[in-house]
Amino acid sequence: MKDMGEGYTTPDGRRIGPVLMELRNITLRFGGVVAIKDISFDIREGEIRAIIGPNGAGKSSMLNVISGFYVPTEGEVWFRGEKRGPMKPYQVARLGIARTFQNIALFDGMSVLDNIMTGRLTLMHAGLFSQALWWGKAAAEEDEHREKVEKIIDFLEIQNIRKTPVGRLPYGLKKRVELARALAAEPKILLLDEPMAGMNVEEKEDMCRFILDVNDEFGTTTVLIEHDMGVVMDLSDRVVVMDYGRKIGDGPPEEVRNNQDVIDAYLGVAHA
Ligand SMILES: Nc1ncnc2c1ncn2[C@@H]1O[C@H](COP(=O)(O)OP(=O)(O)OP(=O)(O)O)[C@@H](O)[C@H]1O
Repeated sequence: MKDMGEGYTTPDGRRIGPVLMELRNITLRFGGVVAIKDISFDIREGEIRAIIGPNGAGKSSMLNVISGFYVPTEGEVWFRGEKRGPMKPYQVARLGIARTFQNIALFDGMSVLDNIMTGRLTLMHAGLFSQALWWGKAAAEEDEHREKVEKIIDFLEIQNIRKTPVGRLPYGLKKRVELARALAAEPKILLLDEPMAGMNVEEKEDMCRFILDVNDEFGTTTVLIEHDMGVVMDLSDRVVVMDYGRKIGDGPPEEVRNNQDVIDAYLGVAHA
């Protein structure tokens, strides 16, 4: 693929910037299982990057490497021009990488608003002790957090359910609340693990629109795993295709769609 240097403008007028994260020769082993085998690719600022592949291909493992949750067995991760070393959980949390999960991970008994507020925890400066001493300052900070959260609530059109306990919501709305919580962290990279899984057609269309709108409005760099090929083709700027832990394709959707290795992997053709 041709070098895109400092970035480029997409046919629909969105600006894609320089490389934000680079994964170099990543291998990840779990005992004898090789989940990722010598994979390299990059993620550019502002782009929607999909990772696709059959079951067990290593997609979730790759998402966990990107988030910093897994340290690769071999290879290097470069983020914003710096090589990333092993990190403590709090350092991972402060990297500016937020995610949603394959199985929704929200607090069912808490309201939509409070769930979304938890997304800002790593951005909150006033701890309990300082709150006791500087309650005025802490209150001002809380107002600021609420304002940001309210903006996201408006943007994702969930004003009417902001006080509702999450446990009472239908599936599609829960997924939208999960997206809202991830956005509340103002992430540098947003990771979405199968954001449309289990949704009906209408819910999928809504989610697609929100992911695109979020990217447009906030310029959020987004990496997503998705099984629905139609969704991937509609949403992504570039696609990495994995199979048996290897990378078998990487490029714009129309390019990978015509890649014979990718077609074979999806049709289940045996490997030599
Ligand atoms: N924590 C783990 N311990 C041991 N093996 C693991 C672990 N996580 C993943 N694996 C193995 O690594 C391989 C890749 O799994 P991974 O979940 O990353 O694939 P995937 O493409 O996300 O699959 P799916 O589409 O089914 O979610 C599989 O063989 C899996 O069994």
